[in-house]
Amino acid sequence: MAFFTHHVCRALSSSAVRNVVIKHVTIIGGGQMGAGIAQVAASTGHSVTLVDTNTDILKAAVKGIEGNLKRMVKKKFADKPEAGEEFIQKALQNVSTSTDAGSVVQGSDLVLEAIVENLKVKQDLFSGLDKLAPAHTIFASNTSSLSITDIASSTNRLDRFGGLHFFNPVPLMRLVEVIATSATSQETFDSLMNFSKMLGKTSVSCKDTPGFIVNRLLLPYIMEAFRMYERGDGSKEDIDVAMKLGCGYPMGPFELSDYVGLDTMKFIMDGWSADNPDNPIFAQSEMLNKMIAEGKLGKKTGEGFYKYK
Ligand SMILES: CCCCCCCCCCCCC[C@H](O)CC(=O)SCCNC(=O)CCNC(=O)[C@H](O)C(C)(C)COP(=O)(O)OP(=O)(O)OC[C@H]1O[C@@H](n2cnc3c(N)ncnc32)[C@H](O)[C@@H]1OP(=O)(O)O
Ligand SMILES: NC(=O)c1ccc[n+]([C@@H]2O[C@H](COP(=O)([O-])OP(=O)(O)OC[C@H]3O[C@@H](n4cnc5c(N)ncnc54)[C@H](O)[C@@H]3O)[C@@H](O)[C@H]2O)c1
Repeated sequence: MAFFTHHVCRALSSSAVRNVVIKHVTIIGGGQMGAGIAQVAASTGHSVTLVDTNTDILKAAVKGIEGNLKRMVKKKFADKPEAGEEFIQKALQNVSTSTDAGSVVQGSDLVLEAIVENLKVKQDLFSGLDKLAPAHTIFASNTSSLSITDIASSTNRLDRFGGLHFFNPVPLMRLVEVIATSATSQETFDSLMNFSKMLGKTSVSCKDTPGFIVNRLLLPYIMEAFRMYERGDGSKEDIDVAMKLGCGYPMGPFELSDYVGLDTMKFIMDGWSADNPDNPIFAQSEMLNKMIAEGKLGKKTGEGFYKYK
């Protein structure tokens, strides 16, 4: 009897959370990643609400999306400028903005977070939204380095929580890592995979392990590049040229760090260092700390390892 009851309950709960076709997406965080994901989701016919605490960031995000769409359309619709203009207008009509996540999640199939890389801040966000979002709504995080299980633990929808890790710049990078925790339901995982496909991305599935696939491999590479530079083994320019021409990478480690954002790099490093205090790989970089203290966060502030103005 207990076996029967257990199976009926599973059947009921899985039909209550059947595959969700994601049409309306709330994206929280209007920085580089949030704006990029919003651009791609809106261009592929999804209705998107982009949320940030800062209205200037939201204005800049929409302006950036429009500029990027214009660049893309110039190439894609070279012989049909009118169709290109229609494509831009349709995509822009799909995007609205808000500074109040709580008031917009009601109509969302997916709430995707791309805010600062800090566990407590992400947990606070999701714990509040969990009380306001409909039961069917899937929650996902775009975290680079935090555990999806830890973020999801702030909610009561562990089966409807997963990771969707996009790459920067989102409109051009073709990969999405889809992360299922041990509690993520098959229906949620399938919905997230389908959503990534609808965005035109190739998905890989990975377990909720530190750094997933790409960052687990990328982090030691970038860290060693920093140490080489700090030791004076090579100039940053030479290290970048070496990796571009020697390995065919589109950017060297310092160009890529500027592109990702040095603040985000430090958040990632500090988190892993706190979890592994005795591992010298995660030791502080005085150079990185100094640059951040000086407001040199990379491309987004106009200066990092290189100048962009
Ligand atoms: C000791 C302490 C150390 C601390 C270590 C911490 C380590 C942490 C490491 C982890 C970081 C994790 C971050 C994250 O979680 C994961 C990532 O995202 S990693 C980043 C992945 N991205 C890359 O690797 C990017 C590599 N670069 C490229 O692929 C290319 O350079 C580029 C960005 C695609 C740009 O290409 P280019 O040819 O160089 O540049 P162009 O400017 O000519 O652009 C080409 C073409 O694209 C159009 N375009 C550009 N940007 C956009 C856009 N946003 N939207 C739409 N279109 C765009 C542009 O107009 C050009 O079009 P064309 O002119 O050809 O028509
Ligand atoms: N930069 C990258 O290359 C990259 C790539 C993949 C994943 N990520 C991850 O994506 C996330 C965002 O990174 P980013 O580079 O876009 O950062 P960013 O600094 O460009 O943007 C973050 C935005 O979140 C907003 N924000 C912060 N707290 C908020 C809150 N409580 N509610 C609403 N908005 C809030 C900020 O105002 C800011 O605009 C991080 O978790 C990062 O690790 C970054």
